[in-house]
Order: sequence, then structure tokens, then C-alpha cells
Amino acid sequence: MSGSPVLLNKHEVERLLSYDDLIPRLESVMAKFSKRDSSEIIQPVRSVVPIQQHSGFLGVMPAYLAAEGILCTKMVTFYQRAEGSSLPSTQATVLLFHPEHGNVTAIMDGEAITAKRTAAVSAISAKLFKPALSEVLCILGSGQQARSHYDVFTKLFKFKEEAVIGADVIVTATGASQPILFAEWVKPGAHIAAVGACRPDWRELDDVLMREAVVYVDSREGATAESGDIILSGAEVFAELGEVLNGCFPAQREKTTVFKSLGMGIQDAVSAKLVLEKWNSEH
Ligand SMILES: NC(=O)C1=CN([C@@H]2O[C@H](COP(=O)(O)OP(=O)(O)OC[C@H]3O[C@@H](n4cnc5c(N)ncnc54)[C@H](O)[C@@H]3O)[C@@H](O)[C@H]2O)C=CC1
Ligand SMILES: O=C([O-])C1=[NH+]CCC1
Repeated sequence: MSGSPVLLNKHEVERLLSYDDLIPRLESVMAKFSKRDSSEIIQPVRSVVPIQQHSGFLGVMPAYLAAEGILCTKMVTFYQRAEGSSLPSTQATVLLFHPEHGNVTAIMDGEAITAKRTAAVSAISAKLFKPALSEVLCILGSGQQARSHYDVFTKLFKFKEEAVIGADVIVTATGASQPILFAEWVKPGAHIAAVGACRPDWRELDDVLMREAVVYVDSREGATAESGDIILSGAEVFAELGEVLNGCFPAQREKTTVFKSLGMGIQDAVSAKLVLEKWNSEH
């Protein structure tokens, strides 16, 4: 058991975490999660404390990955900011623990992890579900998540222009609490990665779109507890991303698909482990 934890700021985490390293780790851990083997992975649904007075929430996202030797928790706050506020809406810190001894081994910025792992998971959904010929990408939102999604989507795929009507892939990464994307705008067969609206009474997508699309989620438990788009529309969840990666459910590329992302502790856990491994290899 060693001494003080490693402390890593946002700049360091951003530098150490690459999409090339992250994407295969996320695919592997999400596939494993969907097997629901509690001797392998423990990840309770996020605990969320509302801070009503300030239009904010504190989420705690623990995860234990036995085989990988990762014990981790992220603490994340997300606030509905007034237009023009200079404060980030989503702020986070990630703690890694020594699974055998329980001591903290690293404390690192979680904003960069949240931005990159969320965008990387959406990119995995797009790899699986976007139409075979995808030329038009549309990103709704212009905040932290919109920027990280732009980075990874333009790195992995070739798109020609941006629009909503006629888009092959649409990312919704907004702070909206009412629908901002409507079925009538969406080209049949398009893929939507829906990243915002992570409260049971918040929406980004309208009822018709939710009910007509084939809906994939990161975690069934998370989606049915936290996603207003799923709960309020009554849409059926077809499969988890991990269940598709495992080959248990098909990727219905030819249909309109929605990947409803809520975010998972295991995604933060493998990201933080990657960052620490990279840091250790340099020291
Ligand atoms: N699925 C996941 O794993 C994660 C989801 N999130 C969620 O993603 C969303 C975006 O997060 P950030 O980029 O950090 O926030 P941000 O505050 O940096 O960006 C939000 C963007 O949404 C826009 N917006 C707000 N209300 C809108 C409306 N009614 N219509 C259209 N645009 C609107 C804002 O102008 C801004 O461009 C939030 O809902 C956040 O809670 C954040 C982290 C992880
Ligand atoms: O997974 C995550 O970190 C979050 N999901 C919604 C807000 C923050």
C-alpha cells in the first residue's frame, strides 16, 4: 500500500485520455455489464440529491469491477444555468481506490472524463446503429458535451454538412427539459444519440419519436429510473448497448434508432483507470 493519492487536474486528464484507448475499453465494459454477473461488476443506479433552491443536482456514481481491480466513484453536479452563465453546467471529481486495502489511489478531474466517455459511448452507438451511408451530422446544443461529441464524431466518421432535417446522425446534448427534437424532422432510418434530459421529468425527444424508434439504452435500470424521454413517452426499451455488443440483440440500422444515454459509473471507472495507467507509465 503506497502513500498519498495521485492528484490530476483537468488539463492532465484531457492530455492522458485518448479516444483510441477509451473506445475499446468502454465497449468491453458495457458488454460485460450487460451480462449482469454481480461477481464481476457492481454498479448501483446513481444516487441523486436534488438541490432545488439552486436548480442543481448532486449525483454519486460508484462502481466495482472485480476482474479489472477497479474501485471507483464519481461525484458529479449538474445545474440548470441561466443563459450567459460562465460556470460549467456539469462538474465532477473521480476517486479511484485500492480495491484490496480501500485507500484512495487517485483523485482526478471528472469533467474531462465525463465529456470524453459520454461522447465515446455515443460514437459507439453511432458505429452500431447509424445508416450505412451517413453523410449528415447534426448536433443540438453547443456546450461541453456538444464539443466533445463534435470531436469524436468528426474523428471517427466522415460527414459533409450539418442540419436537422435530412440528418443521418443527430446528437442531442442540451440542457432542455422539454422536447427539442420532433419525429416529423427526423429522416426515417436516422440514428439519434440522446445525451441530455437525465431526470425523470425532463425531455429532449417527443413522444412520437420515442415510440416509433427502436430504443437502445446504456443501462435498463438507469433508463427506467432517470429518463423522462422513456418514462413519460411510455416507449419500450429494445436493448442495452452492451446486449448488442454481446450479440444478444440486433443493431437495427435500417430503422430509426435512439440511443438514450444517462451515463454509468463503470464508464467513469475504466476511463479513470486508463488515465492512471498512462500517468504511471510516465512516472
Ligand atoms: N448522458 C450522459 O452521460 C451525460 C449527460 N449530460 C447531460 O448532457 C446535457 C448537456 O451537458 P453539458 O454539455 O455539460 O451542458 P452545457 O450547459 O455545457 O450545454 C448545454 C447546451 O444546451 C443548450 N440548451 C439549453 N436549453 C436548451 C433548449 N431548451 N433548447 C436547445 N438548447 C438548449 C445550451 O444553450 C447549451 O448549448 C445536460 O442535460 C447534461 O445533464 C452530461 C454529462 C453526461
Ligand atoms: O453520467 C454523468 O456523469 C451524468 N449524467 C447526467 C448528468 C451527469
